[in-house]
Amino acid sequence: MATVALDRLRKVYPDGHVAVAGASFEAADGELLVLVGPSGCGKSTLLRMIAGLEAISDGALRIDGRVVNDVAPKDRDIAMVFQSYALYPHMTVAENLAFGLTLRGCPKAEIEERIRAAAETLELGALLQRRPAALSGGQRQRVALGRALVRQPKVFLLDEPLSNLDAKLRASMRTEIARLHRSLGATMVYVTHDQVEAMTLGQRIVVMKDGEIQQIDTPMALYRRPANVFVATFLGSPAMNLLRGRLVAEGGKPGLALSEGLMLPLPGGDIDPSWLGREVDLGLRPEHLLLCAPGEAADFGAGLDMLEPVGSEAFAYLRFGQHPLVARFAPDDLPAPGSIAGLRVAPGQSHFFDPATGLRLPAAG
Ligand SMILES: Nc1ncnc2c1ncn2[C@@H]1O[C@H](COP(=O)(O)OP(=O)(O)OP(=O)(O)O)[C@@H](O)[C@H]1O
Repeated sequence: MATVALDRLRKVYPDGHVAVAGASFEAADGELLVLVGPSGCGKSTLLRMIAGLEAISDGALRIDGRVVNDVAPKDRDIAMVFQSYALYPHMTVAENLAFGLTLRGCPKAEIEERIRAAAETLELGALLQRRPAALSGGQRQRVALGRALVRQPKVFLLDEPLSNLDAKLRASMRTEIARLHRSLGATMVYVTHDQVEAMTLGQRIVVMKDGEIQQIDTPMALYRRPANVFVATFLGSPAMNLLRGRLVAEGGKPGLALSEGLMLPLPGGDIDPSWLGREVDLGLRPEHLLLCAPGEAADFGAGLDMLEPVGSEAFAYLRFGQHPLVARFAPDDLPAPGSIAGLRVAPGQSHFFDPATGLRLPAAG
């Protein structure tokens, strides 16, 4: 297995479009690193540069310490899995799995052994003599994975491999890929636009936007301490609430002064004293707006427009003055839509961003 290190990797397309504006990170040996971001952010371009399918405009790419900028894709010891499966329709599953190995002159006995092992790992044994047309979407994607597996590459590159599957199959294939990664201990770089896939699969996540890396960290670190408003609102569903206002402490009571003369009370410890008086974007995750029980003293009230029960919990669409808020409540004893819900903000969970830059405010040290 291998490390993949990017040093200020850049891609400028011939029309002058900067698709990747200098990306630096390293996937550790055996790591499953996920690249995530909205459509057009440059994640596929980045992966294709690692694969050798796209020329690198500037910067250095190292696989296992060796600079491979000018090494042909077939000599990089990587295997790529695409969204579109890219199976040969006229070949059986076994032939599809064997094809790349035969091309490389791998001995027949070895090919058979590798196919047997891959078929066992991916539960393809019963399907080996079928053609792709006779397989379900999930089975086709397993064959595509199998084709990468038999290559025994140093690095697996996966480009939206689950996007063509329905939601249920996506979830089960996600588990399968995680299991495969664990059992192989392989280095994998995985591209997706789906933040749930990124959060559940990635050991670390690289968040991209407009060709630039926004933040690299473990899923929970990104969730708990997003570096900017983009990362804060991209990860998490429903998305983090954002409110612009001025931080104040009137009569010793800290809060966010909003338009319309509204005041959103905040837990005292959340506000760094050096921030008082300044305008901020306050970020609150839906689960950090706490519903007060009837009779319990609430910090503020918000009109409940609509409830969306999803079984284990309910999403509440609220309005504080003009400001929409989404909260995540336990499914029982919910207030009725049209009523006022008594709320408070969970201590230690407020996020503060600079409205000018979108960056998280550094606490005064
Ligand atoms: N050959 C090309 N010439 C010019 N611009 C390109 C070319 N290929 C891609 N781009 C642009 O580069 C940017 C990044 O594209 P890329 O395919 O890497 O994005 P992505 O994040 O993978 O998006 P998606 O999730 O939609 O596939 C986009 O703005 C795209 O329009």
